Amino acid sequence: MTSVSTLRLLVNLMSEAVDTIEGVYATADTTPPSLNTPWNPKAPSEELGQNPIVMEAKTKLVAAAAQLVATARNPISSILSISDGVPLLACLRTVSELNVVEILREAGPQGLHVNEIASPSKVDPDLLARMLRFLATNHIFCEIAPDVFVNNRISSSLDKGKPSAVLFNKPEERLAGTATAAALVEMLGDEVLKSFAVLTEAVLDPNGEQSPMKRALGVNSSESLFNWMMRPENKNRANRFNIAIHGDSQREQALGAIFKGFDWSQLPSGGILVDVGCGMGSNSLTIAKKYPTLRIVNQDFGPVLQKAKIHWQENFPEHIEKNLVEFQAHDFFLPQPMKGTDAFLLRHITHDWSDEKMVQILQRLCEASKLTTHLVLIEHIVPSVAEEPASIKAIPGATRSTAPAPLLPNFGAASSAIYFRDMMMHNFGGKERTIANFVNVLEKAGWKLVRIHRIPGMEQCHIVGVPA
Ligand SMILES: C[S@@+](CC[C@H](N)C(=O)[O-])C[C@H]1O[C@@H](n2cnc3c(N)ncnc32)[C@H](O)[C@@H]1O
Repeated sequence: MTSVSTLRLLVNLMSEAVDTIEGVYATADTTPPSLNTPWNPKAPSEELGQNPIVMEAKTKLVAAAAQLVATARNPISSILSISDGVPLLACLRTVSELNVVEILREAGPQGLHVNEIASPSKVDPDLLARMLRFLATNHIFCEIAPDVFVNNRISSSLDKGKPSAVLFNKPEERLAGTATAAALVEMLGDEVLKSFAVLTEAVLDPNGEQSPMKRALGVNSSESLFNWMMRPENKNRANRFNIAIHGDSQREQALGAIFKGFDWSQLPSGGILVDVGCGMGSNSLTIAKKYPTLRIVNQDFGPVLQKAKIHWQENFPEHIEKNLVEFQAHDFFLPQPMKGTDAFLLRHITHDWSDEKMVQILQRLCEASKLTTHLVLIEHIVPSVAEEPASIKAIPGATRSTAPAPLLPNFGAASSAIYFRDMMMHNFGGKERTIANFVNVLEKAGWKLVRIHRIPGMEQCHIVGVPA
């Protein structure tokens, strides 16, 4: 196959995907969202973006467009363009900390000159304009006249939803209560970016500290990053981390993702669900609201539980009043105090840890289980590009669709986020796992992986185990 015919095949795939998207929108008598207008997740055109047919077509479109660029571009340009990601992320964190998105929201569609955007923070307007221009060139913000910027669909997704004056007056509370990606972007542009800068040094020094994040932030090898984050001097980092994680789970909750996998109704009425490493406890809260006879035990470190309690008091006080929820300080490496519970939920816990540590965590749960206990892990699964062996394919829910040629079987750039996450978790000392990894680690900890639920439109899965 010549590269010209590959280009044509890719364009054809894109054309088919656009036909599909336009067809769905035409049937609903609306048009796909514009890049140039602020993001409104509740607008019908955005809601239609969650339609499975549209999502599948968008995946093909993104995969084909990225492969088209990689095929057409000079290889040196392709290699060098990768480094754009580093300053882009640093610029994005900076503009988020300077509350630029909120200032521009208040300015409206006529936009604002950079001198006025820089005025509340008194930063150098010339440098800010250069950063915004770099972002605008990458479709984040628009420059509608020289040095005059407005929000677009992508930049406005970072809106913290508060008046800019409030954000500047109480900088320490800027991120509190925000559900957009701002906390996540600020964390990515800080701890995560710094960690990637020393990834190579960590790999090339097998006898030294293996976690790039511990190296970058000067964390002692013997201390876990979670414990380090709980030190008083890291209070702001810890707050930001919790808000970022919470925002991530709120976006999932908006899609009802927790109910699209494991069937929580199979837990007995009055049964006990333990949310291990619960964070704000938002996952168990969502489940308890739908199944209010369930007794919930939220486990985490004490300071995190204080925030979880507030979250429950604000969002589901009835369950607290009925004594149906408990907040239990517990280190999940120690013997599990909740014996014979009906289900253990661990969302985004095991990916923080190495295989060895994950075995220890799951062993503690297995020791405390009864025969009917369900283990539900909510994690991303790293797709293997090669065909899975028959033993893996035999697990209900294990198989997934692969992309049509000439696309990469795993949909290439459209699935890149999961491989980014895997690298990010490596920085942290953890990993995202393939199905074979999950089977292996569960087995070592005394569990059998019995089912995988793939959540439509989401990268993450519910991985269900029972005592082996
Ligand atoms: C990535 S967050 C996930 C939070 C929550 N499950 C969610 O989905 O939003 C990981 C959580 O594990 C908790 N954690 C870390 N180490 C722990 C330990 N040894 N024992 C109990 N909780 C721990 C952290 O405090 C944090 O809340």
